[in-house]
Amino acid sequence: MKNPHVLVASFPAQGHINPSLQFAQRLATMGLKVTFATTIGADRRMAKTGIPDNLSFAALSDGNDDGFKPIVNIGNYMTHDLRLHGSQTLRRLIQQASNDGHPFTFVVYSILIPWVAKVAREFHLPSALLWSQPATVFSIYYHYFNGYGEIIEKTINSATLLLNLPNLPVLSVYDLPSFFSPAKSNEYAFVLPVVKEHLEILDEEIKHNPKSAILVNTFDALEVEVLKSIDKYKLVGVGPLLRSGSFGGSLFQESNGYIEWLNSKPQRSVIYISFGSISVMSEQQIEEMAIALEKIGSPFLWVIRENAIVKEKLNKGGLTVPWCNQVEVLSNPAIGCFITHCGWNSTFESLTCGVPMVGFPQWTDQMTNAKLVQDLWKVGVRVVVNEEGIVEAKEIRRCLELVMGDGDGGKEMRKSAKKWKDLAREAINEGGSTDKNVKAFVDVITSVDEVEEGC
Ligand SMILES: O=c1ccn([C@@H]2O[C@H](COP(=O)(O)OP(=O)(O)O[C@H]3O[C@H](CO)[C@@H](O)[C@H](O)[C@H]3O)[C@@H](O)[C@H]2O)c(=O)[nH]1
Repeated sequence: MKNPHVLVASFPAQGHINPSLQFAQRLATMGLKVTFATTIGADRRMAKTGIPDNLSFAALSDGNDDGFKPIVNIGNYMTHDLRLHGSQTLRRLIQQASNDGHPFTFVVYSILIPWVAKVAREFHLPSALLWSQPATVFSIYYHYFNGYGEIIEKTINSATLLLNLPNLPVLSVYDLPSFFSPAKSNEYAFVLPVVKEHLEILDEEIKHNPKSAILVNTFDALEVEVLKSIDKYKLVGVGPLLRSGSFGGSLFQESNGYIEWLNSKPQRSVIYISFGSISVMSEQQIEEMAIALEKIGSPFLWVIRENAIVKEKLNKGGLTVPWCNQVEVLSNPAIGCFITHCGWNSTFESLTCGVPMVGFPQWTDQMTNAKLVQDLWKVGVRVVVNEEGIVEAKEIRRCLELVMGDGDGGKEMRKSAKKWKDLAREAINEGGSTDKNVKAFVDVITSVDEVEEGC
């Protein structure tokens, strides 16, 4: 294939757009022609700064094209609106690129939009899934649908059972993705069927293209056993997929002044708090957090969009912003600890920047990520939630003192954080595992095209 043209399609949420757009940029800087597509609403909102010339943008419909509206019924949106309108506009996009003389030759797609691969196959286009959570989470879902469903369900319903899945750490109900628990996630009942569909599509893809790989936003040394644990799939680490400099993708308006503020603080003195782009803290939880911060007395930078209450409660020592450039914040030497909801991007960014964490998981993969942070990678501690589902101020304080303090626990975490930071750099540097995996993937894109052309 002489003129590869890769379409990278992303689900329209920040946690998916960020790694997908970084991957698209990576391919573009390697000389490939790349088109990045998300929904029309997200595309309009998305900041597009510092984009390489050979990266273009396209937009798919989700039936809500006249603005970025809050989704009222997520189940209906996922199973109907986005799937139906997205598939129709994707077909037109693929056809149009062909008519314009720049046909797509390969499709990369994020989690939650398996229909992208289905449409691609209608056009005999090969595809690869970009999994934007750890390989461990992929492996848990895989085993759920491949022989371990019953035991996972039993574990979910027991406070004491421990689960042994091949090549994974021992897990309890507190460490499993929240979607296995039907009582808590009726609204999200579509998730497990979507994951199942992803697996079926991957099986189908392997039949057409035995070399096909699943691209995972991780790096080999971080999840070495897990990446090799599923015989039938080739999982490859292509991360960390980190935003660099001003390179765009933000769906939210970034604030000003916080970097200057950070620059004025001593090394490792500031607590950074963010719960990502979706989770919202309850008023009671905000209150407990505020008390903990006041007692600890360290400066803090808190990303919070419902910040009226916080401002009222905290008038000294801290700065609140509705949105920031998180990677830039985590790279600042003033940051000593990240209180995070453990969304995978935040967790991985913190690990890559060498910042120890207080894990405050809320839902989805965040419980598993918190488990890995605390028990496997030893770069943080996970909060204990009380019976009312609140993390009390004294518990937050205990965790902060442990992570930022000079005791053995804190020292150990900082040492591990430095180790993973170095290994992450090694992976992305020339000749590192991620560098090699991405280059091998680009070779596959080229050779797959030749196979498919012969069809
Ligand atoms: O002020 C901010 C706050 C966040 N971010 C970025 O926003 C992204 C947030 O992603 P993530 O930490 O993964 O959180 P969510 O937005 O909650 O992501 C969803 O998607 C992820 C990927 O599937 C999952 O791991 C999460 O659990 C799920 O909630 C990260 O890249 C952050 O750097 C900013 O740039 N500025």
